[in-house]
Amino acid sequence: MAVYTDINEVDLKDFLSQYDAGELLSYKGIAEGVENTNFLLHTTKDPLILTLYEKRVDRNDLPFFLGLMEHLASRGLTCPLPLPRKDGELLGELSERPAALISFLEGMWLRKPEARHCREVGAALAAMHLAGADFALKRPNALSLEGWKVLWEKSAARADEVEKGLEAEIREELDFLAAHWPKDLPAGVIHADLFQDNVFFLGDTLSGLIDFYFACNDLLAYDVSICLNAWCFEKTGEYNATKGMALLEGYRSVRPLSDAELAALPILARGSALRFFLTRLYDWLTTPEGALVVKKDPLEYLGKLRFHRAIVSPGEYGIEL
Ligand SMILES: Nc1ncnc2c1ncn2[C@@H]1O[C@H](COP(=O)(O)OP(=O)(O)OP(=O)(O)O)[C@@H](O)[C@H]1O
Ligand SMILES: N[C@@H](CCO)C(=O)O
Repeated sequence: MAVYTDINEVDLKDFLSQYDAGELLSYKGIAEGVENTNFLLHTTKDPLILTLYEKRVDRNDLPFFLGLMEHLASRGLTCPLPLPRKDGELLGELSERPAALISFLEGMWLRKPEARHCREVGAALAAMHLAGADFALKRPNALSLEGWKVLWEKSAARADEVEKGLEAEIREELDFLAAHWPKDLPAGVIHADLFQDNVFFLGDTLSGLIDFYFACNDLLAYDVSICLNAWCFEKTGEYNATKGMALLEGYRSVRPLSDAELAALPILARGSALRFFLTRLYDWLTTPEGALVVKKDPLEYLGKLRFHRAIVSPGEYGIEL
């Protein structure tokens, strides 16, 4: 459960008085999510999400994340809109944490998405890439090649506890990716964590994207590969080419992918599988037993990484070449 920081109604009312947010009626902690603390607030005006940023979020990155949501919303993308304080600032402080109020988005995330949902996700991702094109702030991806190495160094010594031979396999993978990582593909603002729990649907219609707290500047097709990994594998570990085709068709219906981007998909997907494997592995090895947080399985992403390593042609993803 991700309520790391507790609040009380006295401090919350004081915090809310800095906004034009109405009077507090009630609030409750939201159990989902692993990075930050979220509360749902009911006020005499619209419902709001209060986010307290926890220690893994760098305070210096918050203007990028909040500014990006504001920018994307102004370009017509449905995503939470940060509520400015009366002094115009988007960021405040509560319980000694940086804190922001963002608009509440209606919808639910899908536990069992189908191909038609994947198509919508692809289209929404491409729309986000286009809408982010003229966002002025920049944030390099802290979880790319260099960041992976740093994470790996913290886990490598214990990797064989998870699976024998893993230490050597991942070391080779990192070397391969460092030597072959594409450099000249179109880049821009990417979401970088567009998993099922960050996409809301109302019925079968996509109603919005949330959680921009890994957003950064990187290759646009890398973001596509993150979605292929997150949306197009079955729980049993098999890749579902029908979902892959739908996601890619949805994306390409809004923003075409060049031949070079399509050809790079296998290596990008290896990189994105490794990225989530490494963060999950680190959490797996370091989160104390009994912590109130759901530890995600790193091996799920090891399986995906191995799948992409065996891809011979991007056509295997279900792309019409
Ligand atoms: N704008 C919003 N509107 C409605 N619900 C929201 C909104 N933002 C967050 N939530 C709710 O809070 C939950 C956690 O939010 P979020 O994914 O941003 O947290 P997080 O801790 O950064 O999680 P993670 O990085 O693990 O996905 C969401 O699953 C959703 O239920
Ligand atoms: N989406 C991430 C966790 C939060 O960023 C994962 O599934 O590993």
